[in-house]
Amino acid sequence: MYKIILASGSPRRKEILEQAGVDFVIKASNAEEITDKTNPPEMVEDLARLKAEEIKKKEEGEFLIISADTLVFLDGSPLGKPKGREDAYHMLSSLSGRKHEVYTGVAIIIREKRKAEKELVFHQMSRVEVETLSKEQIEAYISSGEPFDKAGAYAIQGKFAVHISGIEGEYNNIVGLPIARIYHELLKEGIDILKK
Ligand SMILES: Cc1cn([C@H]2C[C@H](O)[C@@H](COP(=O)(O)OP(=O)(O)OP(=O)(O)O)O2)c(=O)[nH]c1=O
Repeated sequence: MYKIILASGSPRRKEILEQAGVDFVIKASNAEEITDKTNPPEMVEDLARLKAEEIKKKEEGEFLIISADTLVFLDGSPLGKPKGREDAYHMLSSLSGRKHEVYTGVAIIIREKRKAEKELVFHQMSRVEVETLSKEQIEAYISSGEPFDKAGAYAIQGKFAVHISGIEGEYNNIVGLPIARIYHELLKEGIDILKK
């Protein structure tokens, strides 16, 4: 089996892949996260593709690169990582008492000897319902520091879990890596990433 590379600096993505039992190395991509796409699926797929391709350029030999990009969407507008307290407050108060969508785009590039290079790009959507939050609850959550490296200014796997009224779709897709979807998309290509 060739080298599996997670093209991400996200501790959450690392944790999800580790917990699934996949052997991999990390090569964080610092690709410019800029896209001219406007609809959610194309935005996250384009951004994930940028990250994978930036790592591919530096790779030799055989490999399987996995990258991802997660955005929270409310009323069709993307919420990325908050720029500061003010931005985090605005995001969290707009998510309060409502349902929103979380899209994660995934790009997988496979290079094997004597085979054409293969690129799989897809997206996964989950819905999240947030309870109504008071001003104090939002302020307290922001003071925890948790919002600042998270799309949508929250971590469903962290302190924000207590404010989630319900979810639809894959949980890990919200955290940042739809591992079930990734595993099965690769099985369709005859690749079992759990095989040592
Ligand atoms: C919605 C949500 C996002 N997140 C995190 C996952 C990602 O780390 C981050 C989304 O930002 P991304 O830009 O997708 O990823 P990143 O910059 O953190 O890492 P990289 O680009 O190197 O892969 O938000 C959570 O941890 N929990 C959540 O509930």
